[in-house]
Amino acid sequence: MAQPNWTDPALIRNFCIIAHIDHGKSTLADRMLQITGVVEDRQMRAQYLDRMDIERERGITIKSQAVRIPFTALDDRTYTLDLIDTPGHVDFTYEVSRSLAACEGAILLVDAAQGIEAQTLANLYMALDNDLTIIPVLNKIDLPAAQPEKYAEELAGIIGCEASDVLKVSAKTGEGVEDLLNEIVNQIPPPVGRADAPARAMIFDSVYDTYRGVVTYVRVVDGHLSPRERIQMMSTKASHEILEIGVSSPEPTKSQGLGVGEVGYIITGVKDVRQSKVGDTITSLSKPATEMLGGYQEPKPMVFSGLYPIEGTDYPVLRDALDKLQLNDAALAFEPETSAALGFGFRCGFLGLLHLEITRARLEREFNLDLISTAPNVIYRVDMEDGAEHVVTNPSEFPTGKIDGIYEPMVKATVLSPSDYIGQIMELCQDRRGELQGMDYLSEDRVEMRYTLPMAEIVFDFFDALKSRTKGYASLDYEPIGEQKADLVKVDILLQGEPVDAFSAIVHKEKSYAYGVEMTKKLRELIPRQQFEVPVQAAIGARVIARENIRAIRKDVLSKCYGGDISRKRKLLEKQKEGKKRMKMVGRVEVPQEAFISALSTDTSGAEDKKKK
Ligand SMILES: Nc1nc2c(ncn2[C@@H]2O[C@H](COP(=O)(O)OP(=O)(O)OP(=O)(O)O)[C@@H](O)[C@H]2O)c(=O)[nH]1
Repeated sequence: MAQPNWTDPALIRNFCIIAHIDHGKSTLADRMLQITGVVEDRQMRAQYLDRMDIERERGITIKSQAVRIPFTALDDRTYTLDLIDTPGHVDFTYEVSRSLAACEGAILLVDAAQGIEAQTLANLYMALDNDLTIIPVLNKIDLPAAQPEKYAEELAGIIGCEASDVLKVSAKTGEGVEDLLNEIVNQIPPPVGRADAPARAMIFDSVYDTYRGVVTYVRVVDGHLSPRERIQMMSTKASHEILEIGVSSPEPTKSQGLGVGEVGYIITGVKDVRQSKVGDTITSLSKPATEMLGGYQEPKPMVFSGLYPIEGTDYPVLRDALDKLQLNDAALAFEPETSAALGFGFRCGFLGLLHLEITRARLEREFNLDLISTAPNVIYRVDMEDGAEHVVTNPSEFPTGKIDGIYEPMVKATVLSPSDYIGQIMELCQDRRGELQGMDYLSEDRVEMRYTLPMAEIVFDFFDALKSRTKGYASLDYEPIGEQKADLVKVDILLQGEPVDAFSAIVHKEKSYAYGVEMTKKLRELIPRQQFEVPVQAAIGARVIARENIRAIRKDVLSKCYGGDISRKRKLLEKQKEGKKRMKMVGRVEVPQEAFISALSTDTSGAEDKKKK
């Protein structure tokens, strides 16, 4: 068989676009596809690369995708530009870092009306860690509010280049985009690798497709991969046959293989993305490499929440749905759990709140489920005096006995904001047990503040609070930095002396009282009066810290229809029976399902915030 002609690495440029959310990454990618004729004008639809419906609807990129763009540069040579689109939200940082590792260069895209934001910096630092060539670009110069000169200075100051080196484009109108493509060819170095060495390719994305099974996106570093070849995943040693190999341009197009520096996809027939994990190295089974490419990391859930079907009979549907989602989401973890209050459900682990929210929305939409989710919590480690260690992902499973120490996960958070709001931000961070690590002025009126904070204080509503205190101007980025001992307690909520497991929470001692008062108040309002008095209590161990009473009534629905006609009476009784079906019993207390839903409903609007900006 004739050797296929691998693309000459000297003519390849692998790059990605890094930006803060909504600064226009996807729009720029669209414009590049259109200008180079990869996608014909009439096929063009907004955000061509964001394939999932939910992505398009929310206007955010969740999974990274790669696309090959042939481009004839000013030197009349046709280059192969491989663009890797990356997700922008903190929850998916790991995927960004893998995408970066597959490139030699990055376009640092900044909205010319907004300036640098927290994720711009976080992504820039990550790109610099990966030794990427950075091309600074200001976008949206068509906007009347754009201040390209001001922000070019700001960008130049951070990267260490001249303000005149900062390119200016409008992804919307296409202005400056062709120049940018030429700069990519000029500035970004071609990939280097050893063509005759054993094959090594890095997986930077892995997507489940109903028809084709798992499609794995790879960047070949050394050697080459060919159709029908047997390959091995270096982290698990599992081997598969390559059934199809090719490039996305942007529709999948089969090729004779992938050589040094090339980006493309392979299909092996595996059905589950966990067998083809982002960050893993693929090698050839017959001539295996000995060393993995660096940087592989297991996805680790950070935030946990219980998911329960509102209709108990939907439990098997929920189980199947989670199984299906997991095929496409290596970071989603779940195991069955039961709650006295909510029945059968699953304790699920997520990368962050947005991941939780998206998963929940997909379950409800794609599988037609109605769900209750318990308040999200982080992972705690509890050391007992007898030397035992417990990892707690569900507050109601907090160990009893003599505790030596409780440890909670911490994050390093970066907040960028106009300097007018420094006071408000400090106040908020202090209230959330944060410690200021440093502060720098990026320009006269913009400041970067660095804090360490407990992750538990961030996952709830920190972002909302930050936005409202800074009129929407502050941006936030954070990364986990290990754990720290903390003064934490488990607060139980009791109805007539019976603990309601779904409401147990692990909170800081100083905040336990406030949590107890808030929950007991909420429940007193939500739970209808019963035929006997019901005390609602919050307790730490045996010590009650807050109490409310639901007063007794004699509920006699028929008294309303005194002397009324019989059919109306029957109707009322029917209605009451219907209502009973939706009641859960906690001890002797009847609690309507709605009370649980309202009490547990948290405003997890991290994603919404992005849109409001
Ligand atoms: N006026 C103007 N609007 C733009 C330009 N580029 C992007 N936009 C708009 O800015 C918004 C965000 O653009 P996206 O391309 O979705 O941003 P993104 O960075 O890909 O966002 P994520 O995928 O969520 O990370 C959209 O409403 C775009 O229409 C531009 O050059 N000019």
